[in-house]
Amino acid sequence: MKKARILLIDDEAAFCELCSLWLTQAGYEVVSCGDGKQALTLFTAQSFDLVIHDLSLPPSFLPEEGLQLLPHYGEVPVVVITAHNEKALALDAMRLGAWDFISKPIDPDLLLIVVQRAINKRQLQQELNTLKEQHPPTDDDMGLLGVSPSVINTRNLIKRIANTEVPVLIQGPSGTGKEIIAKALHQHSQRKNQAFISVHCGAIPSELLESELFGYKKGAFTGADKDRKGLLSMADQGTLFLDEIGEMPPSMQVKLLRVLQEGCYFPVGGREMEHIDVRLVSATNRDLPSAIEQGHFRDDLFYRIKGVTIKTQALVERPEDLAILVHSIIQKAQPEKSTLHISADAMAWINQQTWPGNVRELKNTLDSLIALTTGDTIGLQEIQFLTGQAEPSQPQTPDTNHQTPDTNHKTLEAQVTALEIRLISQALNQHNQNRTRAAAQLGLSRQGLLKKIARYGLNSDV
Ligand SMILES: Nc1ncnc2c1ncn2[C@@H]1O[C@H](COP(=O)(O)OP(=O)(O)OP(=O)(O)O)[C@@H](O)[C@H]1O
Repeated sequence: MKKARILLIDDEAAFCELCSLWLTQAGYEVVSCGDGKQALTLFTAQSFDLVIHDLSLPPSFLPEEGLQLLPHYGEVPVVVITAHNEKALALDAMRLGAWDFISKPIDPDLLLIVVQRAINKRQLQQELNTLKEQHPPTDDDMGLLGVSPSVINTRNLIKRIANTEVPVLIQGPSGTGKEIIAKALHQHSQRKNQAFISVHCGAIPSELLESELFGYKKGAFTGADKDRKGLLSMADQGTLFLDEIGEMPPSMQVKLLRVLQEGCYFPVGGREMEHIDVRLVSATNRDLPSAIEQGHFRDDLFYRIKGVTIKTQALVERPEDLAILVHSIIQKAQPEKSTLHISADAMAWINQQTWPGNVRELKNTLDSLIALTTGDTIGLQEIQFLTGQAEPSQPQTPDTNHQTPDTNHKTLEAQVTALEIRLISQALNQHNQNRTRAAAQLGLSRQGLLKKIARYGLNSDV
């Protein structure tokens, strides 16, 4: 692997020599110089991964002049060297974009930790820039982010079939973007200016599903005091998205099949047939052929809805998508705080998880971490708060952030809040985001849990 290159700027030749020796022994390539002008010439002519900068440089030796050099280093992280009592100067440097500071006399072990963290940050930034160059955020992403072959193929397939009338069945684990795919199919079709109606077949009680879908006429049943349009009628000319179709009760499956075959239906209690023209997109996380074998799903309905099948993959099978998803989720959560970022060791922790709840779980976890982050960096400390683990199973590199949470300086209320967020997130993750089961585990009513989720911003949609 290419050695990381460091530009070391300090007017004390003996210090430069010693520091260069420590860094070279640790495997870095070091170029040193003694004044700001020469530093900028070297920086422009060569490429560096890190700048270590003394701010009191000849000819003026005024640190204020050294500060003015900082913006010239662009995205390359700068570690500022300060004297023992120059706290204000260090803070000014950080405000101007310096990544970190270290005070003289310098402890070589601390120096190596600070340097390693800065280089990690640089490498992450470079990886992200490459990803952005290879996959610039365009409409082509369709909101379905990712660089894995599975996501790229899905985007290509959407483009090919969106403008046809072929039914689409999206099959894959929960939280892998099935609804995004359905919306993208609609958005890229000629029906895009008409309605996109989403029906969550598992969430509507079976006795209500028929009237919800077909609508009803006044007097059809007790409480039907006026005509009401159904979801099918609302979807006319547009796209009908039947989410969790595997959960549709068998009696309803027969009725739906008839509508799909004949293109018409009777509203509940109605005598006049209504015609519809919809593009059908269905989704399920069940294996429908097995459900057919077990007698839970009709094979004739399956053949009618399956058309083209799009399969989504669990996040654990496409770890190359994590970086871009994490970046996008952080950006969307804090658009006004563009400096918020994730530390290299926190990213390494994210890479180590299996994410059974897929992108939804990743998003919920990041939202909680963002809520717990007080500075600009989501780090191991926030993860420790969230997971309750004394030491998240990282880092491979030393990290100065990796400390026990400073509970002594937090109010009791803040600590209780952090604990609640952690326990709720754990329960939701454990139950695949099923709130009823998570509430039962926590000894809360579902309503009580929903209130807490809303209060702490632990919502499940990106
Ligand atoms: N590839 C992706 N790019 C960006 N966001 C994604 C991606 N995949 C999923 N998400 C986000 O994850 C969350 C869950 O996605 P979605 O609801 O589409 O999943 P699903 O597969 O339909 O889940 P379920 O089966 O539980 O309904 C949403 O907030 C969505 O925006």
